[in-house]
Amino acid sequence: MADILKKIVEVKWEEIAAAKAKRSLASQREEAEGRKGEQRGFERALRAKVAAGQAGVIAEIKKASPSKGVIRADFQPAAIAESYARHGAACLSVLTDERFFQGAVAYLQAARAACELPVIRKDFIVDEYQVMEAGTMGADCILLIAACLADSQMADLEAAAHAIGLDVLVEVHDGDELDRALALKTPLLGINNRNLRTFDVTLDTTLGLLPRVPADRLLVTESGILGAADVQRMRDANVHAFLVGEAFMRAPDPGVALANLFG
Ligand SMILES: O=P(O)(O)OC[C@@H](O)[C@@H](O)c1c[nH]c2ccccc12
Repeated sequence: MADILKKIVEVKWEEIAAAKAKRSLASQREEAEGRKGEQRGFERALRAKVAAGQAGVIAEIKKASPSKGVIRADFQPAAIAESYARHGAACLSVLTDERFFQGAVAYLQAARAACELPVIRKDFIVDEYQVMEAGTMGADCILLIAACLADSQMADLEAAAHAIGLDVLVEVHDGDELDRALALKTPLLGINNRNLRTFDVTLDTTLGLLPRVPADRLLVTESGILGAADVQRMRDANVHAFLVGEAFMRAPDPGVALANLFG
């Protein structure tokens, strides 16, 4: 199947090989271990908002995507992060994939330095090396996408992340992936409303899987949240954590757009 996810993962393995040639896994790990304890508490920040009766918003910083092309031409990660923080975001999500999303590690670092919010490294993680990179670059959480990982890989990557103090958000988009994700320890569960193979987006993905999500998980609905009706539909279904990118990125001031959507 010549789908985009498969292509991205192929490129990731090339990138990992090139990065390992420049710096060893052992060296990355040593630095990441030294940073353990410096994390800002991604899960904690999200839970605090939800416990206060508010929406827990993970506000994304994304310049482009394979499905939409360039989303935001005037792209200043530090200014965007500062605005998100001022307007009530719980956490940030920053794309670090260069090839398909025009992201960068430097964007994550600039965004995190510009505010006090915890940050998830949004990338396609398939190897421990990338987990250690996330630690050394200063991320607070990583994303694991069930669609590109086998069970044992997911468990190993989760353990590697937890060992260096990182939280883990595991992402699913169907029942099979949900079952596999529920075998992990992390309470952070993302349901992606976008099918990464076809790019189709429907909020029914979250609503359909919802009855199968145990109460001890913190569910995050991801992608395709565009208007107040979408937010209301989710909150009525008792879903209070959101990962939103495009709707904010297309607005003149992304933080103001966040306040308008969730205020
Ligand atoms: O821009 P949107 O539709 O609001 O979606 C944000 C986020 O959910 C999306 O960027 C995303 C979800 N999972 C991913 C995995 C990789 C890259 C990107 C993503």
